[in-house]
Amino acid sequence: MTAMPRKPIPVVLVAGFLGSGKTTLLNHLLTSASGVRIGVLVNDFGSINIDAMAVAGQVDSTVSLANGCLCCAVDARGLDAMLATLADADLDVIVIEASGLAEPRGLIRMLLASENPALEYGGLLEVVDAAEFDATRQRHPELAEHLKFADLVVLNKTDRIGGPRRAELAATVGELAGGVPVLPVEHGRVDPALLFDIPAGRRDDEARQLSFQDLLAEEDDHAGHAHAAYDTVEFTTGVPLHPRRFQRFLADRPAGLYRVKGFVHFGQPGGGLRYTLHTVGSFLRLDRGAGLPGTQLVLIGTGIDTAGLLARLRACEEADPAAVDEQAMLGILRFLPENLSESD
Ligand SMILES: Nc1nc2c(ncn2[C@@H]2O[C@H](COP(=O)(O)OP(=O)(O)OP(=O)(O)O)[C@@H](O)[C@H]2O)c(=O)[nH]1
Repeated sequence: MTAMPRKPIPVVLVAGFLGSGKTTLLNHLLTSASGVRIGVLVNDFGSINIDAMAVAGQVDSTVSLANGCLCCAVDARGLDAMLATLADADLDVIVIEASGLAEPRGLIRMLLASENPALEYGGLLEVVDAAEFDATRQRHPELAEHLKFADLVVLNKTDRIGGPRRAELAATVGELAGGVPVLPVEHGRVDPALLFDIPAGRRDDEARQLSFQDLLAEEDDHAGHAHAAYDTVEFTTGVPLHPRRFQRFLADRPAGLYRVKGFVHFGQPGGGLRYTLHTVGSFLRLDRGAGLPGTQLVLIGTGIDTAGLLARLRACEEADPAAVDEQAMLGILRFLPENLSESD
């Protein structure tokens, strides 16, 4: 066991029916997330475009890439052991191509139940083939069921359909998925910053807290990429938030809001100074943080009513936290890692 405490590595699942574009998405992440060390777990290397990436070394079923990323090929039986190995590697995120390995539901359960402090579940992405949606749904009526588990739906291959159909499909898929955000993309080009934190510095700096400036700098770094297409809203306040009002805000996030990250402060006695908040689509997690009290959030989405969103966040402010009943924190605390499995 390593004694060195470090931030757990988020594990993001990518699911989707045959040919929907999961591998294309993984390849995109591996090549576009510069500076991020990604570990990917796949069924076999066949589909990962390793030839195009500089290979730094290969051990059994693991290939290390020159950019610090790792690719592992495992079957369902080897998954547990491989995850444990990856947990010890210097990675920023682990992405598992779920189909073929195991049912996403089983995988989610396994990750939530994992006692490995080096890993944390980071949400489920469901990739949907926009061009073949109707055909897939006919062939696999369980598609609707799968969508319900998704935290974010990636509507892929939108280059193959027209604009009006895209809007119509996004609405249908979003509805089937229970209102989670739907991200239309071509060739799996999901902005990595929508899925996990892009580290502002490297790990040599472990003790350092990610500052709000770092979060904003990340936004700038990626502004030249797909990110520029998104609306970014920043919310900062020194006034504590009312836990219940903020919980209501979280429960009713606009459909176009793909990502929220930053710090929240509730001013509750004994409630810690502030919490780190991280959402990907409908997935949400909170961690006890340190640092000065205060709320600083970055919200990223498309077609979001910026002014409305800010007004809703302002309405969560509570100048007199001492007057807030203690029970109010309970709804928030269930998003802490140790309570996450219970809320599933
Ligand atoms: N036109 C178009 N083709 C795409 C897009 N994304 C992926 N493809 C193609 O669709 C095919 C399937 O993509 P994959 O990424 O292999 O899909 P997958 O979900 O990993 O497939 P399986 O591993 O077989 O389940 C490939 O030929 C891709 O090149 C897209 O956005 N537009």
